[in-house]
Amino acid sequence: MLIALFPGDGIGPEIVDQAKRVLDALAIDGLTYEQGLVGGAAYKAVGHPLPPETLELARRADAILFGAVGDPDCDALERHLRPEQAILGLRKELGLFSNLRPAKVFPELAGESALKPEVAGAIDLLIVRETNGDVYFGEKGFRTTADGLREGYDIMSYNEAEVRRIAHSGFQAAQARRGKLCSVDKANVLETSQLWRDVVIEVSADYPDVALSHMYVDNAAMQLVRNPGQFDVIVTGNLFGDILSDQASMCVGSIGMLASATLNGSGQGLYEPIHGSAPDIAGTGKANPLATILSAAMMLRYSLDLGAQADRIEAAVAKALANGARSADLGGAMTTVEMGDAVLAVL
Ligand SMILES: NC(=O)C1=CN([C@@H]2O[C@H](COP(=O)(O)OP(=O)(O)OC[C@H]3O[C@@H](n4cnc5c(N)ncnc54)[C@H](O)[C@@H]3O)[C@@H](O)[C@H]2O)C=CC1
Ligand SMILES: CC(C)CC(=O)C(=O)O
Ligand SMILES: [Mg+2]
Repeated sequence: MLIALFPGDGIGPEIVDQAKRVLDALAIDGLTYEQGLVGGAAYKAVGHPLPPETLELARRADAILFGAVGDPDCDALERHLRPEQAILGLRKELGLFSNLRPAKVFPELAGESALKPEVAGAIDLLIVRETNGDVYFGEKGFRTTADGLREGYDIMSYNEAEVRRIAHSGFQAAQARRGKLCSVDKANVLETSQLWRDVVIEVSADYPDVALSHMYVDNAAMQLVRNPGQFDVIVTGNLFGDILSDQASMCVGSIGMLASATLNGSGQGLYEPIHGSAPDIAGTGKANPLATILSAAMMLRYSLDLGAQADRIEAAVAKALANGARSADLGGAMTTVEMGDAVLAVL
């Protein structure tokens, strides 16, 4: 089984190194690794954020472990050359449309949440975010209005097939959890969202055992802080899911804690923390590697059918936290490598 390692930019290499140490410690038979260039690192080395060799490796791999992309040096490049195109391109080219972002409080971290501990303690939710469509992939550009003003535009759209397949992901995830699905949209204003809602309702006929509700995204942002314990599975589009998952991360303690899996239905998947390349702390040893280590656990479970090994990693992370392992984002002083050491010590 081949794992493609794409560390990327900023803290990406630092956190992927720690996840790789944990995977190595499991000594799983038959796992092989190949590393590829993505993001600003790839642009600087070969002139493109997602070079053909990287894409070819991604297609060949059983799973991809991804760090993060994004480099302030590249922010003025033309859009198609920016580091972020690497993750957007991988999701699109491999048809990775179903991005699962679980958010659950580790009891020891309830005090690190931006919410009251008793509110945070109730969080156990999964955001199912569509990642092949929406405004991120629509026609975009700059133009000049009739009265000479510069105007930027990005077209938001979803077709019914795109909504149907992510709706199925949401319902199936809910069936495997507590049987509740909340579809988040902005159907009071957007036609894209009206279609989304109509199609989700159609698909619900196949899942009579799942309790479906709908919520506008502005209310969802508020409810996520007011009473996050009400949510089981949230299914939503690319943009809303991106925003709500960063918000959910602070509800459970830190953006450095949230892992993700992005699946295409073939068994192949891309696994990455939900955060970015954190250029503000890159190279300082302050990055929390736990989201990436937990993403490696999701990889073992979803793409490699190694659930018991995934359980081992998750239990070790919980134990390390119970033993007091804390990086700066969790109110402590441990470095990225020391956090990795703490997990390895109890694996
Ligand atoms: N999937 C990806 O590769 C993503 C890439 N990005 C890119 O990352 C770059 C930075 O974006 P930002 O908006 O600053 O988001 P970010 O998620 O990189 O950082 C936001 C804040 O959270 C902190 N943070 C993030 N991960 C952390 C970790 N593991 N441990 C401790 N603190 C952590 C950062 O230090 C920063 O203060 C941009 O170029 C952006 O486009 C952003 C999100 C996802
Ligand atoms: C380049 C962005 C779309 C990445 C991001 O913010 C995310 O996937 O969460
Ligand atoms: Mg994001």
